[in-house]
Amino acid sequence: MTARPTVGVLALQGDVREHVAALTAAGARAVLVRRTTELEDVDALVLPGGESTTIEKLLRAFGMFAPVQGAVAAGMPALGSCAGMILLADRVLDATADQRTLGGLDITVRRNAFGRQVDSFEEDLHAPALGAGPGADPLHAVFIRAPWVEETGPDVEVLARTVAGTDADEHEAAGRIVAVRQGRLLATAFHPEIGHDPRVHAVFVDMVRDAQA
Ligand SMILES: NC(=O)CC[C@H](N)C(=O)O
Repeated sequence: MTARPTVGVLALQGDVREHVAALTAAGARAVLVRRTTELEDVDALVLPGGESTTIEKLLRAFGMFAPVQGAVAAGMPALGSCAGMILLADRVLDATADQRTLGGLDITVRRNAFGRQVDSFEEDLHAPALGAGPGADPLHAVFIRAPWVEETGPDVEVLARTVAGTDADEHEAAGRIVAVRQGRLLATAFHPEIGHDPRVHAVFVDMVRDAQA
C-alpha cells in the first residue's frame, strides 16, 4: 500500500486551487496552510505561483516567514512553482529593493526573465526526471512572467531546460534552466499545476513518501 501524504499548499496568494487539484490527482491529501499552526499538520508544503513579493509580505504580516523558512531548513519537502521557485531560491536577480526569500535552493534566479521577451508562453519540455523522458509525452509547460535559473550550486540537479525559446528572442530564452531539485526541494519556473498533467506533482509526492520512509 502506498502512503497518502498530507501536503499543505501555502494559501496566502496565488494559484492555490490548481495545486490542490494537481496534488489530489497525484495521490496526496491536499490541505490549505494559512497560519503557522497549520504547518504542524502537513508532511510537505507547496509554494504556489503568484507574486513572490506579495507572498513574502503576507508571510511576514502573518508571522509565518521564519516558521516556514525553519520548516524548509529542517527538511520539510517543498515544491515551488514560478513565484514559489523564487521564494525557495537563495539568490534573486532583478529583485525589488527589499525582497528577501525563504531560501534553501542553492540557485540564482532572475525574476521576470522571459518577460523581457514576452510575458507568457507555452512549451513542450523533455524532462526524464519529471516523467517526460523518451517514449513519454513531453511536459506541456506554461510560463507566466516566469523566472529562469542562472546559476546552480554543486548539489542542484537540473531537471529541465527551455528548448526553442520565444519568438521575440529565440536565442536568449533557449536552453534556460527551468526545473531543479536539491534534496527535498523541487522547483519549476513554469506552472505544472496548470493543464491537468499531474506528473510533476507525482514526482513531488514520491519525494514526500521517500522523506517519510
Ligand atoms: N507566475 C508567477 O508566479 C510569476 C512570478 C512573478 N513574476 C514573481 O516575481 O513573483
